[in-house]
Amino acid sequence: MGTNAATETAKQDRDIDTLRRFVNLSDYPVDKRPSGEQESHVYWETVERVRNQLRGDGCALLSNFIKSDVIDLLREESEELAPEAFYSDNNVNPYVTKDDPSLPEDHPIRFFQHYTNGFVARDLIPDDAIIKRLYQNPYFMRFIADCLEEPVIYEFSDPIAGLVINVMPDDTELPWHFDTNEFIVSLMTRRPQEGGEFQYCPNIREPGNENFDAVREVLQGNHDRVESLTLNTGDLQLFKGRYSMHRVASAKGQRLCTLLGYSKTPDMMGSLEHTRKIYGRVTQQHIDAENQRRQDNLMG
Ligand SMILES: O=C(O)CCC(=O)C(=O)O
Ligand SMILES: [Fe+2]
Repeated sequence: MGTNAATETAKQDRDIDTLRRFVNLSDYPVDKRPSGEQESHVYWETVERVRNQLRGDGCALLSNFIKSDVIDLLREESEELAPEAFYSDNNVNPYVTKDDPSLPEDHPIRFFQHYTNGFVARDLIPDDAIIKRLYQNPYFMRFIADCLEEPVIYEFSDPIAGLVINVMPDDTELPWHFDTNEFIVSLMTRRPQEGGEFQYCPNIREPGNENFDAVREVLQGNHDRVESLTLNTGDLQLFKGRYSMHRVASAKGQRLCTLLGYSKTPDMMGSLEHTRKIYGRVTQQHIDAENQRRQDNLMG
């Protein structure tokens, strides 16, 4: 075996080891993707279950994704990193864009809410953290891509936003917003004592159609189209957050949720404005990418 092949094999062993140690493989056989002819297989049955949830309302819950014997470790790891969070202390509209005083006062673009949560950025999370090992794991990524019906997904090239811990101190909430990225993978790493539900409006907007009237109604307190989800520590969630406005309800006790950002292209980078607002800093990579604008005619 040549040196490269040996290195590759060692990496595969490490990647499989990560799955065996941390993932509940009996319920989620992430390591068993069949190659070649086999059609009906436990791997694809699992993927199909997730796909059905996503096709329904853009959200899928994978309960007990993390093995029960490492839940405490997962929680402690996030608790230790939580003090590194940056708190933006910003007023932000659902699109994380500037105010437009030419619009009527009740327009969603003019609806500013206070962000009281913080984020631990990717570059502050050690390489051997469970969440980072999972984030970069090619089998895990392959599984997520299959669930999303995407041929391939990439880690964000964004050195700050790719993998973050959302830190919500006692009695805080994360207000209504759309995500920059089309989909997000979340891993609950510390369920709060009470509250902190994930609330979302399935597909309230779509490419080319902001649907401002419906968004305004939700912002004004009409929850007719709002779904609510409670995650336990170790649960994984897949969510299409660019189309479904969402928020995290106020919680009693600290809530820690790790957000694993992947994209369809290898060049995903947050905008300067968004990154500065949410993380308090930008990198040269963010500045260089600023001119690459999106094609979907949606804000944020
Ligand atoms: O913490 C969560 O469950 C979701 C957070 C979120 O929506 C975000 O940070 O964009
Ligand atoms: Fe979000």
